[in-house]
Amino acid sequence: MSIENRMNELIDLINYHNEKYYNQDEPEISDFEYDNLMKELIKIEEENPELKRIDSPTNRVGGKPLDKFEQIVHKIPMLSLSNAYSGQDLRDFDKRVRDMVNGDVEYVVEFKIDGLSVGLTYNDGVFEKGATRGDGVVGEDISKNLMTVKTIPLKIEEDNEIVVRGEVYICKENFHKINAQQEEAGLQLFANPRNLAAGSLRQLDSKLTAKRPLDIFIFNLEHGENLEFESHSESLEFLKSQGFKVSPNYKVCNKIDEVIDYIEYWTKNRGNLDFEIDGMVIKVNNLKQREVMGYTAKSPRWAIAYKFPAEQKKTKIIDIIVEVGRTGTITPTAVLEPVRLAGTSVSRATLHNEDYIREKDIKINDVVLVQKAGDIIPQVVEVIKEERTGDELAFEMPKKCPVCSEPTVRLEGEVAVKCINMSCPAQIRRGIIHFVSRDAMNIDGLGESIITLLLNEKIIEDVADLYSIKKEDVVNLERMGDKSANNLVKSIKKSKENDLWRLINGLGIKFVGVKGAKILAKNFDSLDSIIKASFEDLINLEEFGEIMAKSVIEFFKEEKNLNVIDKLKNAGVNMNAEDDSNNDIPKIFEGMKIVLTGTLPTLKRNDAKEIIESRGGKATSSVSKSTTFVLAGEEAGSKLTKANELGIKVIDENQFIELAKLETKEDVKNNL
Ligand SMILES: NC(=O)c1ccc[n+]([C@@H]2O[C@H](COP(=O)([O-])OP(=O)(O)OC[C@H]3O[C@@H](n4cnc5c(N)ncnc54)[C@H](O)[C@@H]3O)[C@@H](O)[C@H]2O)c1
Ligand SMILES: [Zn+2]
Repeated sequence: MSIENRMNELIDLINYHNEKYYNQDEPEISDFEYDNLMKELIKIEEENPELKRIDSPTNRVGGKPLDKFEQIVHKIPMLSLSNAYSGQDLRDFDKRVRDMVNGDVEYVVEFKIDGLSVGLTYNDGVFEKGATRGDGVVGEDISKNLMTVKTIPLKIEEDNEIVVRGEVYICKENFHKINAQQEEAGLQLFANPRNLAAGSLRQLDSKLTAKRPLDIFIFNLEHGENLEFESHSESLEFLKSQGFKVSPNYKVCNKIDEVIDYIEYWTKNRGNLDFEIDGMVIKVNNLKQREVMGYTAKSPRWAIAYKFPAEQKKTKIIDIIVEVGRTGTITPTAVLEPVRLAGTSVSRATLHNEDYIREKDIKINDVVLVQKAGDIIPQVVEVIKEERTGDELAFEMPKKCPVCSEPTVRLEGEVAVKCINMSCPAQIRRGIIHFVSRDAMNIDGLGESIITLLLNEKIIEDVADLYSIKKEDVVNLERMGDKSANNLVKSIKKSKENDLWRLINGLGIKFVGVKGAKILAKNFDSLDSIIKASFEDLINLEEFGEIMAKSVIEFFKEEKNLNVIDKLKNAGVNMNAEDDSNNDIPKIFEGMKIVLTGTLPTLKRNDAKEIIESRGGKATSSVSKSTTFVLAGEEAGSKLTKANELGIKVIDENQFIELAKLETKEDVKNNL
């Protein structure tokens, strides 16, 4: 594969996992694997700067804000942090800093809290609004939910406008308590405290959020009208005096050695904290020096996050079992002698695939080193060969599917061993679970156990059969009853009217998550047109990569999939895209032609374009008499001259962001 293709493939993969992680709070791979994809991409881009794509995820922060929430354009962009993994990385950082500012540098070292980043705005001494980071420029308005967090002050003394940033988290004890409750109720467990905090805060119903014992640590004053501070530590003390719960144990250090010592101390002692930290953040203390250093597209140059190495323990592999996933992939998992790691008892580790097992030479009964690094499932780091006794058993991937007994295959160029039997019950079951899930058809009352019952009783054989379920079919099932049966039938019926993207996501096309589904629904008028689309049609869609396009084509080639779609159509399930005129963002730029030119200081071109288009405006590239206004950045050049000639208003990014926050078209006109 050429370097460029590999780069594009990595971008597709990273975008896919970003969507899962940031928007659905359901990561599919571990942070370790994710970070490796990212590192590979960064390396390719550094070595081949001419190939680097402007929309590369290495330029981006977080995920797109979800449109189920109101969107907020941040007053100050909410950025991410660059990473350090070793003392050497920190010394390199120190050197970069010293090269940029002349003179002494003081650092503040803080906990890196493992939670969800939020920005809080206060005006006239009152909490006004709060938002998630989103893509760094636009976040989700979660004010109501934040108000349920008891440690967020609703009133402060300071009556100038201030914006603070902090991390909403859940303490270890409550995390375990809630997971225990989930387990008892047969619900899915939360992978880590970050996931739980994020999932709780992004509920549409704040009553649900209120039930979760969330907490917050504030770690930065982002903006303070008429407030002047010399240093970050001074501003943290100010925040404390205003009643904010400022992240504790921060330390001002004069030398990088002191920074490293302090980090070492917490590497050893973090287990004693009652909340989870995944590293330490090192920041330049002097605010003037920060200004000199500035920002990259993704993060400030004056700060770095040191990530703790994963905690590792020795244990024994008792067995290796396999499971069949929704796409037929057979995944091996190690069953471990339980061991405590990073605060939880661990009894499974993912083994990924056949090659992984072979490369690491993993056998049943081996003693292995396992680790967990903010990960979902722990991993096997290595086999401790010295402890082999001769009782070890080699593991072979099954030649037959453990569920349907059809022969398994490993396709050329793929690492996965698969069951490709389209009627394999394991695949069908997972497929149905996905189809009804919250981000797909969102059918209430169809838990995993009920789906299993429906399949076992042969009431359904595929997702389309759901639509012929009658109350009589289900009322007598275990744990059903009159009321649940009624509700279930109602909720199935209701789902027929869902937006097209829900159906597309529900079909479970590989690599096409919610985001991909939305792109398809936005660009085609119906499922039929998507089925007819060519590879070229698909690859030309913005943010739709090669892997996704290929996967869509493959999916609709399959006769069986087309049959299910026909059945769904006959059942009356909506197959048409709606015109997207009815979303919640006010159409304040409706009918306006806005020209984008030059490089903006913080917004990327696509972001600016999206802000314009989501508000009903048209982003164009050439200035004419009909242009409403020009948004100009640095080196705007000839378009600027033309605008001036024609007497067309030119605004900068700050003014544009202010405009974007307005509520009506009239307000925009009045402010131009
Ligand atoms: N598993 C997956 O599929 C997947 C997908 C995407 C991202 N990720 C993981 O997420 C991470 C990237 O996420 P990110 O962009 O949020 O970066 P990050 O978590 O590495 O660091 C930035 C965040 O740290 C937080 N923070 C906590 N304490 C802080 C303090 N004292 N000062 C400043 N900031 C503080 C901030 O909120 C900020 O948003 C990566 O490590 C990656 O592994 C995983
Ligand atoms: Zn099978």
